Amino acid sequence: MPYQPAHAPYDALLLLSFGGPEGPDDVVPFLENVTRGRGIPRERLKEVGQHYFLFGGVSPINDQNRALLAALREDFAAHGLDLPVYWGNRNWAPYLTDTLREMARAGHRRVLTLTTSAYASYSGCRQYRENLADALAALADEGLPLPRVDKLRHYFNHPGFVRPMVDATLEALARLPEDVRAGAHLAFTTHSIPTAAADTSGTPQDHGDGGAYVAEHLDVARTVADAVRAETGVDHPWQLVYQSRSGAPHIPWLEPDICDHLEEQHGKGVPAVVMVPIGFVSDHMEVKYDLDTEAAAKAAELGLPVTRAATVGADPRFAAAVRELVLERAASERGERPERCALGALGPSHDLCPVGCCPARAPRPAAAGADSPYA
Ligand SMILES: CC1=C(CCC(=O)O)c2cc3nc(cc4[nH]c(cc5[nH]c(cc1n2)c(C)c5CCC(=O)O)c(CCC(=O)O)c4C)C(CCC(=O)O)=C3C
Ligand SMILES: [Fe+2]
Repeated sequence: MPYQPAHAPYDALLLLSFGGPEGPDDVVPFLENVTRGRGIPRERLKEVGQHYFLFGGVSPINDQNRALLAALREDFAAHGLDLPVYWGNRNWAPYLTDTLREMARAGHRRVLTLTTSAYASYSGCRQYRENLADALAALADEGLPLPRVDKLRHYFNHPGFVRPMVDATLEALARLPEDVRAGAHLAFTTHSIPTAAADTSGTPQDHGDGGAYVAEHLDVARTVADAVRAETGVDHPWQLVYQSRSGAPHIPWLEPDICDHLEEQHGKGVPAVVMVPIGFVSDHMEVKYDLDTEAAAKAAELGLPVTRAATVGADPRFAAAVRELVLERAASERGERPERCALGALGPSHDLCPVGCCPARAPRPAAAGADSPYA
């Protein structure tokens, strides 16, 4: 048999992310890209623009992705995995289409995609698959050979994603004043989405109240809370709450919001809260503004001690998890039956999003799934 590298049949990894502005002049065009055709109220856009201007018009997300790229390349090199890693975004440079064009021109034919979104949802999964289909369509128009593009399974429950969150929660607990620590409540936070999108998230079998989106977050929250109890001997009460809501007020989104939750906990006499942003892969603007600025101000107003746990970011354990997921998927594609690590109760997610997974309101072509129009 001819020599096959451990990553065969894949010949490149693509880090696919959201993108963010890199200076004040980028903010408005970036927000136009994000909200094109999505009916976000103007008032909300002005508000979100202000969040970016408070930080010099720079989103932390791009530096977070540069750090993740470096961590992945270092981990791959240290483990003899000779797989080039590229980076493209949905909403800002480097744009996905430009990156995929560069990859096609470099001769890549089997591309595996890692998105910076760990859970099932339209925004975190199918929308990225639509972006891949759009990019492939653009390359086809240019007469370029199209690489086959796959997407890694959802990694929300992979130990390399969950264990850094356990340590980050322990570290955030340790930052609370000692007299309130044992009574601290854990508020696991994620991005709110419309309840209609939550209810249809995941595979058709997952559809129902909150769908896979809520079920996956609850599973991770429980795993982290259990691990914290095992470590500290303290049974901290916890709840899954939401942040960063947008959209029109009459459309229902997942609740409660973190700020309302802080008020409620304070009203119940809870002495301290640790905010654990399990929904986010890195400390980007949702974390820096909505938690560290807005929710922190609410807590200060209430006189409630709060700390915020770090996100996984470029943790070497996460980079190692990505390597394991790449090797696992490569083995699956070769027809082998690799071990598929997962913590919690849900088990490993599917490799290939089935038809009807996280549907869009207006159906559009999506690559890297069972309903992909591309091979
Ligand atoms: C589930 C989810 C994730 C987590 C999964 C993932 O990570 O992918 C996520 C991530 C992010 N969301 C981000 C930024 C924004 N999201 C918006 C709008 C929206 N997000 C939604 C959902 C999600 N979003 C939804 C249902 C909307 C409304 C409709 C729409 O447009 O789909 C808007 C428009 C204004 C506003 O409404 O806030 C902005 C500016 C950034 C960049 C941050 C930075 O710059 O550091 C990141 C990583
Ligand atoms: Fe999906």
